[in-house]
Amino acid sequence: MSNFDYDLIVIGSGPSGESAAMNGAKANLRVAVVDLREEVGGNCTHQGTIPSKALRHAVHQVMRFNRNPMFRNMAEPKWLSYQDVRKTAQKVIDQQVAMRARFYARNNVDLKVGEASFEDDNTLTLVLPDGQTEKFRAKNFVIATGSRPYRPPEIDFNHPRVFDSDTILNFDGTPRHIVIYGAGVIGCEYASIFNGLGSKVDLINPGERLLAFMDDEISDALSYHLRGHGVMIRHAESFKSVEGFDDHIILTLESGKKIKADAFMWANGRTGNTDKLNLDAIGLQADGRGQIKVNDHYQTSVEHVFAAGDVIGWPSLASAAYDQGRSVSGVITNNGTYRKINSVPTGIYTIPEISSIGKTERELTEAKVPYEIGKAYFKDTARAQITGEETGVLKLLFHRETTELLGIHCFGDQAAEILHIGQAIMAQTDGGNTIRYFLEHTFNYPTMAEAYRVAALNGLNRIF
Ligand SMILES: Cc1cc2nc3c(=O)[nH]c(=O)nc-3n(C[C@H](O)[C@H](O)[C@H](O)COP(=O)(O)OP(=O)(O)OC[C@H]3O[C@@H](n4cnc5c(N)ncnc54)[C@H](O)[C@@H]3O)c2cc1C
Ligand SMILES: NC(=O)c1ccc[n+]([C@@H]2O[C@H](COP(=O)([O-])OP(=O)(O)OC[C@H]3O[C@@H](n4cnc5c(N)ncnc54)[C@H](O)[C@@H]3O)[C@@H](O)[C@H]2O)c1
Repeated sequence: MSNFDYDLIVIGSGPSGESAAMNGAKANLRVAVVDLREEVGGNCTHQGTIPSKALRHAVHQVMRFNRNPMFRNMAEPKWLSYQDVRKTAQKVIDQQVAMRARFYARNNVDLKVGEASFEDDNTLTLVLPDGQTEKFRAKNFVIATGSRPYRPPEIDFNHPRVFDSDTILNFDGTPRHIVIYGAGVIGCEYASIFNGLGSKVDLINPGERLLAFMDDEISDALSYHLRGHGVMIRHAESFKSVEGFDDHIILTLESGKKIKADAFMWANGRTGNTDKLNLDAIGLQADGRGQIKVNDHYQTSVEHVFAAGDVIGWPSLASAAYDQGRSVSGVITNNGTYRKINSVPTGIYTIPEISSIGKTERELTEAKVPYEIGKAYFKDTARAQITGEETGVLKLLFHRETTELLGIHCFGDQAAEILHIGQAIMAQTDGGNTIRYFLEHTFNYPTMAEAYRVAALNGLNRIF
């Protein structure tokens, strides 16, 4: 050991890096985490999950206030500027950074700031903020460098009205009209945020439907509600060019359409952060999207170099990154904490929210699985009537012979939380995973969990 400074160096302090480091430290490894940023938390905390969810929450609160008849009788509608909501996001970021920095200190994990690259199999060079370099030797490495927005070379991202999901956080006005190209998760979430702020939003989708990986009915519901709130969605359109002017931008689509707006946001794809790592020095190569291939144990083709999080591709979620990071050091320390991650829920924070796990109707039909559907509309539950959050549906897909739960799809307020009740049942073995659970156990009332009982009854009534 003596010729190594550390047992483990983790490159990147996002969710996967943090949990790899913590789990390693708990197993008594000497661990260091390096990051380009002076503050820990990764892109997740500074540019991705946390700021977008905090923005979305602030906007959602204003929307609720403005449509609540009780407040409407007392006060004028209120509007927040984008700067106001950004301030609330910054507060959450600061809290997260402080909390995460304490974790590292308490667990004796060394934090180093600088850009990391490999010099040889066991040596990492750090270029420090002042330009000096330092070298550290370690027995094992975890590449947890995450991802960044993919930037097509033909778009001038230096133009002050042209943004991606990182730079949109620096926007210092509230756009009257924004056009978002890319209707994946990021595009749809930011369409909801700007729509909620009162901006006119054009959402340009290169695909045929929004979030095509979701259950069709849920994707349709999202389109319907975004349109209902005034978002202009255009499907099956391809980007041709965007021109930036002093006071507007013009987006031209391959179909010949032109859209003039105050701002343009590119939200189409991400690239793994591998280009600065000098992977050649250790005989590793990233693919065309900057991603690194790993085996089931998060091991690259170099035995002592592991990778986790966005840099390995699917599912590219903070939720999974935490589990992947813990699993990586579970492999390194062999301390029983390795887990193969194969089922991940989707939580999409549009307004309204979407969440799902398991199979979609289309997948079950293609696989010729005899399934049935049980549904509960939020408007029919007492809790939703009380809260006023009546838009939404919980949809259970289950095997019509065994009543085994095969898929859960939820659209509406708190969908990402509601889903976890069904997820827990779905994970049961030895016959425990059936929708009968929802009829054989009493749930608090009134709660949104009641929707499971209503949906189970609705589904079982279809079976003859
Ligand atoms: C707008 C947006 C919203 C999102 N919302 C959600 C959500 O609601 N739920 C969810 O689960 N996921 C969400 N995600 C995805 C989530 O943020 C990512 O999956 C997660 O951040 C990946 O974590 P990671 O550990 O791979 O590293 P990251 O969080 O990407 O962090 C990597 C770190 O590595 C550092 N680094 C990179 N290269 C080097 C180098 N050479 N040397 C030193 N340091 C380096 C970077 O500075 C960075 O701090 C969202 C993403 C975006 C962009
Ligand atoms: N609530 C959430 O869970 C949440 C929210 C926002 C983002 N995210 C994560 O961020 C990821 C990115 O979202 P998105 O909406 O930007 O895009 P996306 O992953 O939905 O992809 C959009 C399109 O870009 C293409 N693409 C992806 N990477 C590319 C690259 N490097 N070069 C060229 N084309 C590329 C894809 O094939 C796809 O057609 C999501 O996959 C998701 O994992 C999650």
